[in-house]
Amino acid sequence: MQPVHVIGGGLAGSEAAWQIAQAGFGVVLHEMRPVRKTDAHQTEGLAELVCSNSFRSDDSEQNAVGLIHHELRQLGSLVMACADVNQVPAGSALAVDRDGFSYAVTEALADHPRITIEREEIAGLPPSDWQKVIIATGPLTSPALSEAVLAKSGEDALAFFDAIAPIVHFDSVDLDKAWFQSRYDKVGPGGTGKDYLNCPLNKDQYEAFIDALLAGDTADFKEWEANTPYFDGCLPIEVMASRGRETLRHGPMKPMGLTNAHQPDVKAYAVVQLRQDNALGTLYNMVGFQTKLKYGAQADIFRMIPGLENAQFARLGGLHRNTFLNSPKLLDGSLRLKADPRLRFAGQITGCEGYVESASVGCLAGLFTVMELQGREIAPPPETTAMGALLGHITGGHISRDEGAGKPGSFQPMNVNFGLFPPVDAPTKDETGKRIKGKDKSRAKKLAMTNRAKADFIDWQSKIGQVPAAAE
Ligand SMILES: Cc1cc2nc3c(=O)[nH]c(=O)nc-3n(C[C@H](O)[C@H](O)[C@H](O)COP(=O)(O)OP(=O)(O)OC[C@H]3O[C@@H](n4cnc5c(N)ncnc54)[C@H](O)[C@@H]3O)c2cc1C
Repeated sequence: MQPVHVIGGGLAGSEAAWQIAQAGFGVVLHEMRPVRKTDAHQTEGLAELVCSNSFRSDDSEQNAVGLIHHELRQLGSLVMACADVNQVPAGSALAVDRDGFSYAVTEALADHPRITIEREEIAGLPPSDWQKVIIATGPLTSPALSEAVLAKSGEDALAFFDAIAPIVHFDSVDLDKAWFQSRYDKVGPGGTGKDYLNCPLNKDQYEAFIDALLAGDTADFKEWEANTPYFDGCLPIEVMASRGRETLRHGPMKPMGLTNAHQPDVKAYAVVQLRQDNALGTLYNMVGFQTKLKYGAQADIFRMIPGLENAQFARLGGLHRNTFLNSPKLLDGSLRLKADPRLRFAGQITGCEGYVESASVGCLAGLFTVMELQGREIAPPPETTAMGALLGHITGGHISRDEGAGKPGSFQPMNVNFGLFPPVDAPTKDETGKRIKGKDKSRAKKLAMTNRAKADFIDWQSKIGQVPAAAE
């Protein structure tokens, strides 16, 4: 039997190769470093962490990232096994010694009897006689490959200077202040006339907001990022504000065509609009609010906006170069390119974001390939699990770039978060019959979600006959 070709030995490619080899199939892993570098990687190690050394929260009861750690461990993940043995103290987070981690992954793959590692760039579409291919080349995919994939997919663009606007959990928006309305009540194609959430600011609030934006700390750009021009229409809001105090009021914060449903007689001086970001309607993005403010500054400044005082952010804004597919449109439910199903994609190039999310999508791509090789039906994990919710977001749950008020670029890489999960019935009273309120209510809801996820994950594992394999 032909080996599976995995292109890219990062977080996703390493995990995919491991899962396939552990299931008894041969793999050739093609990694271009050190022959060719990316703008961010520093070493030739596999699964190199390009920035922080944190895998974020390891709490599988109250945190969606912790839950995905748990699910990966259940599947015998190499990435998690190497993270666990290279852990460094970081409170409730799982942080690792980055060199030790990368060395452990590299060694495990290099020593595996069914894995061959080729150090070479795949500088175009994989040869046509490679029957099973996983492309896991990440946000910094080499231009020759991304251009070939672009041509095959029929899209206009694949590499973006990623302008990410913050995304807010819908249930943290104060609907006594915000209201639903599309500008000029336009129904538009596929709309209702009430498609946006609107947050009003009076003159004093607007002036205070601009002062805070101008004083806010911005993230340091890497040299290679500083030389990359912004896309048209993707200027960070603090850059717009620095061009004139009124610029935002005539741009993303313009109040025209909107009437405050709570105070119809009071005309807002400026309005922040939020647009639905996922099919479930649990997440909303702040329209036109791409920013390079530091994360702490963003949360403080955006909570000055009436209606967002208690906003919980599913992700904060940011800007960096990024290569990713318009996956909801281009990929099928098992991550295959519809235009060429022998190509499966994994990792951040599919539109997930983060080390563990990339490893998870790599793990799924590996397992789906194994199911295919075994001649079995492909069974994705249920959407109530962290991996299933993330997969659902990438392959269909998210509004694709071509939908959503016709705004290109609406599909953006996303960390796993509870907003991607279907709602759950959480207990409303404690054991004594007392009503659960405030933080306890939120904790009860998260616990109900993670308990449901864990039970459904076990069912899925037994359905696919997957016995957790120990990663040495
Ligand atoms: C600058 C930057 C900082 C980031 N910081 C963080 C962070 O702090 N925390 C976090 O959780 N996430 C971070 N991310 C996001 C993301 O989770 C990581 O980039 C993650 O490593 C993605 O995993 P991946 O496997 O998809 O890609 P990668 O880990 O980047 O792996 C892709 C691999 O493919 C190789 N490759 C590329 N093109 C080819 C080719 N044509 N042929 C052969 N090999 C090729 C590359 O050399 C690389 O080894 C960051 C991303 C960037 C760009």
